[in-house]
Amino acid sequence: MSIDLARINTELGRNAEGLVDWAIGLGQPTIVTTNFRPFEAVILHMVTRAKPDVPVVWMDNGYNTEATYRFADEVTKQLGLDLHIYLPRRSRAHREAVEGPTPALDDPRHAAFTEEVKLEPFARALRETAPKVWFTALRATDTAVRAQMDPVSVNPDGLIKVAPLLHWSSKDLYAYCEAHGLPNNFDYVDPTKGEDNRECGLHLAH
Ligand SMILES: Nc1ncnc2c1ncn2[C@@H]1O[C@H](COP(=O)(O)OS(=O)(=O)O)[C@@H](OP(=O)(O)O)[C@H]1O
Repeated sequence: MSIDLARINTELGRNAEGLVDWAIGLGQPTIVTTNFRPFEAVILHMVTRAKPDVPVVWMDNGYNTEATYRFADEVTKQLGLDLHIYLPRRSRAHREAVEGPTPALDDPRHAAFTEEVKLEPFARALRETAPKVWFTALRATDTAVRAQMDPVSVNPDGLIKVAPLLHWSSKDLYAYCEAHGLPNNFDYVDPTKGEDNRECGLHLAH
């Protein structure tokens, strides 16, 4: 499929709902990924509004806060999500019994940890769901890499990546949650990131 990226990004790059409708209108196999971080209900609401049965992919690394697990259940129920949960091949208990607690960022074992709890499960999710369109809630303010992104891009495998909320602020996201009666959760941690504004590799690899 040939897409005029420059035109789409110019015409719809700042129109989140318009971009979602355009991407769904392509009629291709589509997924949305979520980690249930703050404001995730926005992308999930916006995409399921256009395509209620879209597969929602979550790699549950096993290290989420109790609040995040409760938030995941609440949003899934409220929006009737078709949630596909991908777990690492080893449980957290198994890993910690033989390797100890989460390795720090400067620990040489940290890369293998990220591969095990996030990247391998995502590669498996991509193989099993075989999408042509991938929605995320990436935001330009997340990292320097994302600040340079376009809302629509095509990766080397031909996967169309759509980030409708790229240019949204927290204030915009908050207002959307209020307008649509959506829950939120700020008690979120990602064990593959020691700090904010770090890329863990998922979006660099895909
Ligand atoms: N665990 C897990 N499960 C499913 N999807 C995930 C996961 N981690 C990252 N992502 C997807 O990547 C988007 C950016 O998340 P992060 O900045 O937290 O992480 S990452 O550095 O990209 O891995 C993230 O953005 P959101 O759409 O805001 O959730 C997801 O689309």
